[in-house]
Amino acid sequence: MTTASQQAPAAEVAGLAIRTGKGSPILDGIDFVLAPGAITGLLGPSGAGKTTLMRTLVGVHKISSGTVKVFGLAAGAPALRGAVGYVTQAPSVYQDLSVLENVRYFAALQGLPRASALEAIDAVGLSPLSHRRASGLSGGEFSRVSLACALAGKPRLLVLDEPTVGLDPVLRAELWQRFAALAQEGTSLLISSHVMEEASHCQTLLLLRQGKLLAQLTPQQLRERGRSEDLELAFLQLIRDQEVAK
Ligand SMILES: Nc1ncnc2c1ncn2[C@@H]1O[C@H](COP(=O)(O)OP(=O)(O)OP(=O)(O)O)[C@@H](O)[C@H]1O
Repeated sequence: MTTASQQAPAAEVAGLAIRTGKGSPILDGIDFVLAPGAITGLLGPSGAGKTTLMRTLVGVHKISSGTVKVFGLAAGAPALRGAVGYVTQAPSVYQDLSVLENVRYFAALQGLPRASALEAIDAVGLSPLSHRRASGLSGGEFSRVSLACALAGKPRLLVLDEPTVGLDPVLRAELWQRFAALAQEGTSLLISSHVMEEASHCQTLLLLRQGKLLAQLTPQQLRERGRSEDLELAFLQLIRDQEVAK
């Protein structure tokens, strides 16, 4: 049986603005709803406000105005602690600990059993390396340890800041398969990237530019509105069209 909270949107953002006092706001008038159990891509050029928006959703960034709700509760509410996983751009992994020790440590912080660490390591395909020291891992393996740490608590919303940056095409494809499997199991994922090509792996896209949400749409809708099969060209066309419409 599903409860009302399980059916609630993964996130609801209304009228969100973040101002620092100087210059234009970092985020301005952002409104969107994240469907549960879907992969949402957060795309936009460097400095668009992607990290700030993600930090707001996980409740670690103060907002100037508007509301940010996650599973019906104010972002950062104590009751959401186990429900939201966040992987930052810089992997938070201890170099001198093994893969297993790292993930067990994060699991223990949340009061989770050893089995949850093993499951999370398995989910990112690192079981054969579980006793390897993190300092001896490749870049891609290292980022997957960070992902496993976030997965150990089986979060209902997983917020990933540029998880595929610096990875080779094979590893990138492998990670997107893992994200799809998580969404299939009901996890909601918000994944940022500035590589438009990755947008094709997402069900919905949030297109951010200069702190404003240009559009929330599917990859196919972006191709249609941007009049190109190439998502990068389509995004550029969308920007041009909006500049002309101003
Ligand atoms: N605490 C802060 N004070 C002032 N400006 C800030 C602060 N934090 C971020 N900014 C600015 O807000 C803008 C958005 O930053 P943010 O890191 O959210 O962008 P991003 O889209 O994640 O960029 P990238 O893809 O390069 O990581 C940038 O211009 C940044 O310099």
